[in-house]
Amino acid sequence: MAGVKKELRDKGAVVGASSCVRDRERVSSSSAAKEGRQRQPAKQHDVVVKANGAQQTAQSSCQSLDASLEEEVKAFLINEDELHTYDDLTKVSPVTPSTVLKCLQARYSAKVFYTHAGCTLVALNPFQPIPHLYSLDVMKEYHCAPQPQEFKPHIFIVAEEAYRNVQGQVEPTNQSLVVSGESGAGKTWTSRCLMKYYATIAAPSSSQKCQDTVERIERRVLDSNPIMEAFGNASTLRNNNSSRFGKYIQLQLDRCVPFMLLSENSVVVLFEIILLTMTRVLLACFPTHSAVIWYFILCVCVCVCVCVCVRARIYIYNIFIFIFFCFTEDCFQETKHALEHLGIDVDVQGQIFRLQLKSRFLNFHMGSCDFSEMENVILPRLVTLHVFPQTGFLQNTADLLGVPSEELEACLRLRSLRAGKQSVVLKPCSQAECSVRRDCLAKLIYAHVFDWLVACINKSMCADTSRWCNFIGLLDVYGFECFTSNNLEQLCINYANEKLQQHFVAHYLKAQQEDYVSEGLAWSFIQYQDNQSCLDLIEGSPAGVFSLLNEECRLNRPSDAKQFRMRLEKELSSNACVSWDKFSRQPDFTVLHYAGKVSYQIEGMMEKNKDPVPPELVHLLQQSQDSLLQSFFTEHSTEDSSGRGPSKVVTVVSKFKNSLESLMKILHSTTPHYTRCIKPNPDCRPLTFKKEEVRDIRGFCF
Ligand SMILES: Nc1ncnc2c1ncn2[C@@H]1O[C@H](COP(=O)(O)OP(=O)(O)OP(=O)(O)O)[C@@H](O)[C@H]1O
Repeated sequence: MAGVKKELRDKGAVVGASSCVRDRERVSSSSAAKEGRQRQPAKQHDVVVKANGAQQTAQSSCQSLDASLEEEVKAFLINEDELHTYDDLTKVSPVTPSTVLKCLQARYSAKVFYTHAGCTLVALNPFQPIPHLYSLDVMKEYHCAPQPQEFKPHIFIVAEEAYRNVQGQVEPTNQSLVVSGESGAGKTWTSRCLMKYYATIAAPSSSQKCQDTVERIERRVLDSNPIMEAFGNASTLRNNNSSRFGKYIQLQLDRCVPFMLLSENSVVVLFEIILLTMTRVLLACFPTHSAVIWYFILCVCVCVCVCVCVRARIYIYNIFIFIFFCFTEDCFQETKHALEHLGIDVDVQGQIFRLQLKSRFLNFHMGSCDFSEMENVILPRLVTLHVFPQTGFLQNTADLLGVPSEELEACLRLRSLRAGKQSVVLKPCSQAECSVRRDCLAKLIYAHVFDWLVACINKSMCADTSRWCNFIGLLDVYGFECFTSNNLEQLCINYANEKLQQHFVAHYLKAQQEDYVSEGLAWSFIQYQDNQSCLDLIEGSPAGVFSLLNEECRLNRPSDAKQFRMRLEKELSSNACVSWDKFSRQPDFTVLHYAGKVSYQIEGMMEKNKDPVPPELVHLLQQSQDSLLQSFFTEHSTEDSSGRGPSKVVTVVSKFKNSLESLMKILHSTTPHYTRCIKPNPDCRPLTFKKEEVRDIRGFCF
């Protein structure tokens, strides 16, 4: 910030500061015009920023600026050789998409990957190792510098600033490092880099003993990464190691050793799992879209011959996967070592891998069979789509789960209904219901293993709360998503990004206001547009997409997408952030997010939101011969306390909203630092900058 302030002063603070705000308006208005968006009526806010004397009416300012804009852009871009020297995008003049893009491109070509953008750090992904940029010496340089912000932009400046804020006990003392960006932009990499920095600078001196301590600490902090990535990541079309969960990791400070980060007993990694996109992790039909751990396990199963029988099955089903992924043996070993370091003993490790393997098998089996409704047959029949004989599916799955095959079959095909106080009636499920149950079984197991792992990691590292006083939190969260077809997962992810955007804008304007006050500049209030309307549209109650979805799920009737769309249209028509395409073949609705429009398919949304766990499945797993699997479900209640039936459905959006609210509460109580990672090309090619790709990034401003 100080660097920016200095720059403003050098430029002539009043003009520089106000033009910065004007230019931001210009960028957003021009991009809005490009997209043909209808802008929301601006909301009045108390936060600020405009220097006295530079105040003009918005209209006349816009007109005169637009007239000269093209000339200014041309004049700026003429000095091509200088473009890479812009360390801060707010210094670019004028700030337009083309000038900003050109600067980023010039810097990328010059192998400069970090650039400030006011209080945000922009990180361009080089897609190739740049070891000298992250060496121990560089870390020490930034750590020891009296004014690290005067150095070249770097992720270590962000890390160091947060560290010094804690040392200086600047309120709010706790810090949050928010790392955002689209899939493959480098969020996880950046988070790892930040962790490594803290683990390294925790070294109190260079003595061998201290070095050992640091290495141990570093191991403990960093070991959580391969485990979480192995179990929670999946290979997707955009990133072959994509996180399917958001996490907030707290690195805590020891109360007894003031300002000593990561002293040996104080490292706590708390994972706030925001959303594990189960559907992506589990149910993708193409093998490379499945959780990374499967590959490790499969390779090891085949290579190390865990069990002849199991190996044979894997070999038959996954020969191509094996050939393709056998090189991941190293990754498996890394995960295994990480589990050991976290104190998870070999027996439990075996249980985890077996359980994962079972769940994976279930997936393969389940992906290979379906249910068909036959004439004159009351129950939907199991049919095999690919390789597995019908009986093989059932028996194999039952063996893997350690449950009787007849009971498994009954659970998948029959629903038990209470008739009166005592008696239970078995009702055949429809074909669709059978499929939902099948998927649910695999998801249920996977979700429990994942939660259990997070609990294990936290337990292994968690310090006594009386020992720590402050923390630096690290938020690695998925960026804005817009695919050809979007559903509940994208709605949740984009909702989270809207929340973070609101937090960012409020923080940014507050920081500007504080700058003006500290520099004795006069300012007056301006109106600015925020994204509250969009948030109201999604989270509003009773008229909001989430509330209406929940209401629909509570009605417990077969969902009808067309009907639900009509309901949405009726209830939400007054909100300008939603629009309806009357001609679309599938019922959908379009949300005008801060980062652009996204159309969401309604078909399947209600089912995804219910994410029902049939009580029969839980009962079944409670009887499993596998002790770990069984232990996950012993505490599981399937009925409410009154015994009147299934417990209240906690929907996916309710869980997600609650989780996000807890996260926002933490963020609001901390000093935030933003890093925006950018993927410079869609193919993950080293040192390749595609202007079109970067220009189209949704939510670029955050
Ligand atoms: N600064 C960097 N230097 C070298 N390689 C990088 C850097 N940042 C990212 N990468 C590489 O880019 C790829 C994608 O990065 P990463 O997995 O961190 O993306 P992500 O944003 O976390 O994606 P997702 O949201 O899908 O999990 C990885 O192979 C990583 O090694």
